[in-house]
Amino acid sequence: MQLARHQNGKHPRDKGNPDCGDFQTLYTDVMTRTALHDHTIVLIGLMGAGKTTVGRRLAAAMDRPFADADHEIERAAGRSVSEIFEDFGEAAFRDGERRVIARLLDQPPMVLALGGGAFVDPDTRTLIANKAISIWLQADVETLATRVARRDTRPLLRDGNPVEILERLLETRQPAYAEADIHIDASAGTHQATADAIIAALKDRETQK
Ligand SMILES: Nc1ncnc2c1ncn2[C@@H]1O[C@H](COP(=O)(O)OP(=O)(O)O)[C@@H](O)[C@H]1O
Ligand SMILES: O=C(O)C1=C[C@@H](OP(=O)(O)O)[C@@H](O)[C@H](O)C1
Ligand SMILES: [Mg+2]
Repeated sequence: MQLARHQNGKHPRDKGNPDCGDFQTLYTDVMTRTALHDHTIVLIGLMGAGKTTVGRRLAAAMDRPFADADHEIERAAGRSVSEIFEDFGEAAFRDGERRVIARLLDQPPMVLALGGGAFVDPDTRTLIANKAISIWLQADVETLATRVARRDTRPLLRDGNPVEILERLLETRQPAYAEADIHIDASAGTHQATADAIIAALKDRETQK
């Protein structure tokens, strides 16, 4: 940075300074890294939004660890999400989910993908508001239904028409999801395009502070 400041005798922010663009890029990157450094990035949204698969790519791009709350619950319980629902019921799953997320939020900054229902819990929302940056991945219900049809791992979608179930869930969860710090359109584009859009939104947010 010292070099950029003195290279052509002008201050890097002087108008017309050819170094200014590079300096700005460097400045933005440094700001993004320092301001985001302390915060876990939490991905929320309905089933099929891409929390797990986009989250993994985002973590790689940001060079930080990735965790998926569902996978952590499965590991702790020694059972799949479906088996937990079957053996203990949804209420027990939600209890475990809340505890696992609280533990993950105490770990060094990471990218954390939640299960679709986790952000509805008020305690979880408060913890995330205090400790993390939340990102709502939004997509239309038809797109979500097509995506989730690929795997039969989601117990809430087994008894009925997935589009109708997702519409109902969106209606009840939308007020909670809307509290997220950043909203991203995750309907179209590749996983990587969504990860890139998240990074751009994070940078925007930091530079606007
Ligand atoms: N942006 C995207 N483009 C194409 N397919 C996607 C995209 N995001 C997610 N998918 C696909 O949708 C399915 C569900 O994604 P997943 O990450 O498990 O969603 P979530 O964790 O939000 O339920 C997966 O098959 C995944 O590859
Ligand atoms: O929306 C929900 O309530 C759920 C979403 C699932 O995670 P994904 O959103 O990653 O599919 C999983 O936590 C469980 O099946 C319940
Ligand atoms: Mg997931």
